[in-house]
Amino acid sequence: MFIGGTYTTSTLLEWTMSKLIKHPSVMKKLQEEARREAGVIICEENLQKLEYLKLVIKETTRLIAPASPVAASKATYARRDHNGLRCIGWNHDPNQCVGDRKGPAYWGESPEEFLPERFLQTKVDFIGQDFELIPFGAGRRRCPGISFGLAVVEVALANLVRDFDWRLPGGMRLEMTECVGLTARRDVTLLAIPTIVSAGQLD
Ligand code: HEM
Repeated sequence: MFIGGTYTTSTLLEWTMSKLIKHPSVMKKLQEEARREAGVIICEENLQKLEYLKLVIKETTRLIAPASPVAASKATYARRDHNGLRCIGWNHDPNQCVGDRKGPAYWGESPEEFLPERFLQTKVDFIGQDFELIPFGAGRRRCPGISFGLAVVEVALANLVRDFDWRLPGGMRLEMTECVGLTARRDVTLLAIPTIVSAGQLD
């Protein structure tokens, strides 16, 4: 459970930061929201106001699915144990067992694009009801740590984007290759330079 809870959350956070650095306009929009709404201490009440932050995290899980290897290994197990009940439609390919995350039938003409706003136009959620997006699995073996994991990522991300601007070290190109181990981690660890934002820039 400790491995399942720490590797998954850190993988999701690292990928979310990578996506944001790769997409400066999304980063800017998120920073504006965090600097306007997050307050001095990012508590539960202020987190509720960070709507764009939640869209950004959801969109990252659509494109990356940090725990797909976990789900894939369990899919095999569940298929054997429960006669395939939990895995209807999926197999234990890490790319498929967490939903049809890039299928144009669900995600329109630009399924590969990092576009958090797409979730403003759909009711699809990622908690296990909509099978096109199940980064936490689905059914009786679904991740029991969803709320905790998301809260950790939301608080950490809100702090990182509210208090710092981010850039890559001079001349570095941001690699976005996945490497499958316990989780779908980045092949190359994210290296980014923070510049602290002065108090005057925060609302
Ligand atoms: C954002 C981070 C997380 C993601 C993306 C994630 C994803 C997943 C996935 C895909 C599964 C397999 C579900 C299935 O086969 O249907 C799983 C299982 C599990 N997760 Fe998470 N998880 C996260 C955070 C956590 C945290 C924080 C904890 C605990 C504090 C946790 C505890 C577990 C446990 C115990 C299982 C096994 C459940 C079972 O076999 O019945 N996870 N997780």
